[in-house]
Amino acid sequence: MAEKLVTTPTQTPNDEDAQNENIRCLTTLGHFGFECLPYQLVNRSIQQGFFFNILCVGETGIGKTTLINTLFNTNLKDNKSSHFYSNVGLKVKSYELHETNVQLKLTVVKTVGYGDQINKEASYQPVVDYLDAQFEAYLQEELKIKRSIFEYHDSRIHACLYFISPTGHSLKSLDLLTMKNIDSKVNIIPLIAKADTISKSDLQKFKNRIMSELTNSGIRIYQFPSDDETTTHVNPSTNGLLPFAVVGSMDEVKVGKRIVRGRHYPWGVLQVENENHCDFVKLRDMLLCTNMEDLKEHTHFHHYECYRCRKLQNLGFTDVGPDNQPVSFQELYETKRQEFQDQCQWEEEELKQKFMQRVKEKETSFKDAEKELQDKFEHLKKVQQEEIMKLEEDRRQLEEEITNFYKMKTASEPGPTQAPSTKKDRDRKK
Ligand SMILES: Nc1nc2c(ncn2[C@@H]2O[C@H](COP(=O)(O)OP(=O)(O)OP(=O)(O)O)[C@@H](O)[C@H]2O)c(=O)[nH]1
Repeated sequence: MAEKLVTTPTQTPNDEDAQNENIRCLTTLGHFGFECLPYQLVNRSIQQGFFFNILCVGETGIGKTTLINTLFNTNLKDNKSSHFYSNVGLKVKSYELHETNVQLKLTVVKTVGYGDQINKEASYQPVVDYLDAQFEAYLQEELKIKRSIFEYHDSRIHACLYFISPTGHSLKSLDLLTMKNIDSKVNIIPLIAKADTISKSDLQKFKNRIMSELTNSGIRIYQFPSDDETTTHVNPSTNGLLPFAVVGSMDEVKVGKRIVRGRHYPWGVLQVENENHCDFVKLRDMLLCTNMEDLKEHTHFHHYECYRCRKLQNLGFTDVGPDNQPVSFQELYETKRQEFQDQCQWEEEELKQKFMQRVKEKETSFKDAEKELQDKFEHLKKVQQEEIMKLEEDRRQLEEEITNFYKMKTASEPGPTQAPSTKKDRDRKK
């Protein structure tokens, strides 16, 4: 640590008085130079405040809210969820917390109705969609021309507390399915919830079984880092404690002369902050004191980076061309624009052809219909003419018969009475 001593040269009393006013006195043991950089960072961070986003995944009533309250030593009000939701949902709430002069904007995202449906196959999907949506929102902000990354409310999830039921048996298929689907998107910290319901010996066996099931299924959980000075001593032993067996409680219980947070049972008191009773303190230390920044960095540099990379590749962006040479953004843009124009032209051509084809088809079908109608008309006309001719013939025959009839009648009558003339006779007379 650099120290600076203030030395002043020998002067006459009058000069001394005149100059004393201009001397800037530095205190001994004060810091100077670039060794002060960390203090600038600390001061600025304290001014800006911190933020942390936690996702709690676990069955309804498994103790998510109680644990978050216990972790942050505050009562984050939340209503109990129903067991009768037809789908899994997510409840997002943000809180402004203060501890001495440190401000923390905490966002807690909790599953609702998780594990309550008969068909649990798609229960993990809302969680996956939520994680992706937060990455997408951040990516959109990053891609903007006028970005405001500093003011932007970063909602990407930094830690997922996965609550495992204290069955003492093994993981459920839903646990494995969900963790498998989110392990590349979020830092998973597995917890055995309500660990006060399992005996000590059962708990160790349960922990071992869970870890071997996770390894066998290829599920990657968050590994507490052990490569820097601060974390080297704490984290390796902590990784061995996973999954943390936790107990949550906001109740204050009297143990001897002390008031502690705990759960009071007929047989005694379980102290939440007693490391012999559960791993709560280890979890709190790991999550909040030692690794919060690492969780955030891992989210940004690993999970978000994978998402961004996948997304840009899907959009056709690439860093190197087919000849393995770096491709400039301008070149890529021009190529993509050309490709897009070609594609548009091709689609336009195809649409035109389709349109012409359809017009032709319609024309042919109209012509066929017209011909059919014409044929029908001709046929009906012919039938009608035949009908008229037939009727004319019938009329002629009828008139002949009437004439013959009157002739016969006249011939058979004795007097000179004249037979009534037929219509033809009358016409002739006229
Ligand atoms: N034995 C035991 N009970 C607990 C523990 N943590 C919470 N509980 C109890 O479990 C019940 C449900 O706790 P919550 O914290 O509301 O559970 P939750 O998962 O947030 O519930 P929902 O938000 O409704 O899904 C409450 O009665 C708690 O007192 C624990 O560690 N051990």
